[in-house]
Amino acid sequence: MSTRLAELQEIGIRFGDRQLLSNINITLHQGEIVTLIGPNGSGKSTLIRTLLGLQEPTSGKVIRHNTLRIGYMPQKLHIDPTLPLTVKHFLGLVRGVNKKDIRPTLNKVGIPHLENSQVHVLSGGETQRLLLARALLNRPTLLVLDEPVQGVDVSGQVEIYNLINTIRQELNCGVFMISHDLHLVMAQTDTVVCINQHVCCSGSPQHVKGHPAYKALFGIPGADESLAIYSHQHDHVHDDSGEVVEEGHVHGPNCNHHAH
Ligand SMILES: Nc1ncnc2c1ncn2[C@@H]1O[C@H](COP(=O)(O)OP(=O)(O)OP(=O)(O)O)[C@@H](O)[C@H]1O
Repeated sequence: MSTRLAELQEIGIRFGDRQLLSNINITLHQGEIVTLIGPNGSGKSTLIRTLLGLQEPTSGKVIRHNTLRIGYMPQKLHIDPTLPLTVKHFLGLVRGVNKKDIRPTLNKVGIPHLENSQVHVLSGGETQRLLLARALLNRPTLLVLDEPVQGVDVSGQVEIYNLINTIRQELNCGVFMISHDLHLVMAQTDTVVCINQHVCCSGSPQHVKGHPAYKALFGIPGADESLAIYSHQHDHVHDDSGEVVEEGHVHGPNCNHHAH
């Protein structure tokens, strides 16, 4: 078994009266890609914020092993578009960065030619690569990626997932990422964790693909796999705010609350 980097143990998150997450158990290992999927508002970003130490869990704990060094890629680049800032200078702002690492890192993510470009003129795919480069400059043992292909067209998404996989192999780092596209992600992940308040199912893509909970959540009867799109047909009951109503959820063989 490879080195453990971090563990989310029985994490519960409550905001006011709303129980957003319950009993989430996920272990992140060196060299392993774990992909978090779930409907909008199910708490994926909140769970990542909890791992990063930005959100205090209401219950449970986060164990960060001393091997853990996180490189975090946020959903979006938050920079004033009127601010003149080149790619090189943007990456030079990373705390503790060795400036000599900037060019090889841009090479690694496939945008060495953009070193002197202004960050706000980059395309969606180029911006995601820049954010990935920034995360890599921390020399992470764990890359944490919040929707790494946002704003990227489908062929660009495949390229970025391939790139993440290549980086994982080169650095032997762990990867923990959120994705909305099950089909694209499944080819480039070791473990899928599907959450909707709790862990609905988790395991290898092959295991999850055949899991009744996965099929109930995302399966389209009769659809060819290549046409699989994000579809959420689940067995929970939600109130108007989208929150899972406990009484409406019948625990059954599809549940895997303690998985992974
Ligand atoms: N600090 C907070 N206080 C109250 N509610 C919050 C707080 N942070 C997040 N929420 C709520 O928790 C819910 C989950 O948000 P989160 O961003 O984690 O979901 P998500 O699964 O990442 O969604 P998406 O797929 O749309 O990005 C949202 O309804 C959000 O408004």
